[in-house]
Amino acid sequence: MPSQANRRLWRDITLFDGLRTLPTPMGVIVAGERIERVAPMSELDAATLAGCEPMASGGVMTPGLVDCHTHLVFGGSRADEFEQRLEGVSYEEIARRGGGILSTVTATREASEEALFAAAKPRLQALIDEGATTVEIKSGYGLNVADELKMLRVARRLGEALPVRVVTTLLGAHALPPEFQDDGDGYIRLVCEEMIPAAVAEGLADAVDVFCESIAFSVAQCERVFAAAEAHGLPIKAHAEQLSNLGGSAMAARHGALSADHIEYLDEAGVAALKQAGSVAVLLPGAFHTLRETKLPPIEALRRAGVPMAIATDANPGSSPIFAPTLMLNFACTLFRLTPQEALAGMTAHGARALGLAGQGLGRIEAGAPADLCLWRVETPAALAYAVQPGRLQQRVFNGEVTHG
Ligand SMILES: N=CN[C@@H](CCC(=O)O)C(=O)O
Ligand SMILES: [Zn+2]
Repeated sequence: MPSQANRRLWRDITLFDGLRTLPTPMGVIVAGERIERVAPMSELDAATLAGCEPMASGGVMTPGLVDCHTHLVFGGSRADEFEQRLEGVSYEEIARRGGGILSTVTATREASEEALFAAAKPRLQALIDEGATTVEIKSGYGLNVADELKMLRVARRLGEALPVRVVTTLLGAHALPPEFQDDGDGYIRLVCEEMIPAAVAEGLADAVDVFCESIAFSVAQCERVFAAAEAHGLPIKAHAEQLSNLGGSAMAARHGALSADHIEYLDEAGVAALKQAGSVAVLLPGAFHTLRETKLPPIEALRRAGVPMAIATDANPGSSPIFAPTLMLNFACTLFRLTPQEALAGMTAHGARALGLAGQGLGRIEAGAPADLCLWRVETPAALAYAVQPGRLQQRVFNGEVTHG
């Protein structure tokens, strides 16, 4: 019989375990930082429950949400571009005029580490208050060694300051900075030969990302970045097939990418490549919505092939200024026609897999996994995706500690 102190029991709950909703009233026992037992209430006898502190009875429990794609460290605002886009100017056109990502680069370069931290903290807090327990944060608005490292340091500090697991991703190859105009290859050399090694030396990057698109970098340039990441033992991922089909996802998959993200324009060959590599398809309905895209990602082909689909906020100042994970569950269903169960798995088990964390049990409610849990005031797990209603988080547990409720 387990005899650890600090054993806690949630009883008679409806449980979404990260992949599916279990059919019977369930009990979850947490011992310290880990989940000790997950079982139907009928199987939990008095001896097992003895000494457990009762936490809550009833309600819907999910794993803590995993937001596997964000850019929430940035300077400035792009509200003016929002207005331009409403007047008909496209995201690509704004980028070609030197706005878009580059306007955030200017503001981010000008901001101190302290100012970036202060601006990003409430954004991350908003994700936490909606149930996120793991959040990936990318660089990509510095575009030189010093400012990319500055962003990653801020991301690391955020993870130390708030009760959340922060995973950092170096996105040096996000856009071509003005000082390298007409010299994309020269900038890629800087990313490969200076930026990646510097981030590795300071232990600041958990993965390396690229933006493979006509307004960013070619497949060949992105492949050079992946080779450099591999040489330093870092996992890779890609923004690919967002605005056109260049084949970036298939190339990333050939390099064993954790994920290909956006993928509205992914074709059958790309789907097959993701399947073969075991890469996750990360769907970003916030960007699809904000940019008023019309080309849907190939959901049915991904489903048929059995490619895991993750959902993330893509929280950023341009294409997805949305800091609301549960809204993304709704968008994934209404815009992309995912089922609510698929959407929930996308923000739990599959989100964790897109970060290379599935092996640690993150994104799942199962014995041995870290106790990252959310208890919700909803009738069913599907209702989380159905209604758009802040304030439904009854309790949030991060690493065994109750942080909310
Ligand atoms: N697609 C490229 N990068 C970001 C957008 C960044 C921005 O517009 O500032 C994205 O994931 O949507
Ligand atoms: Zn992104």
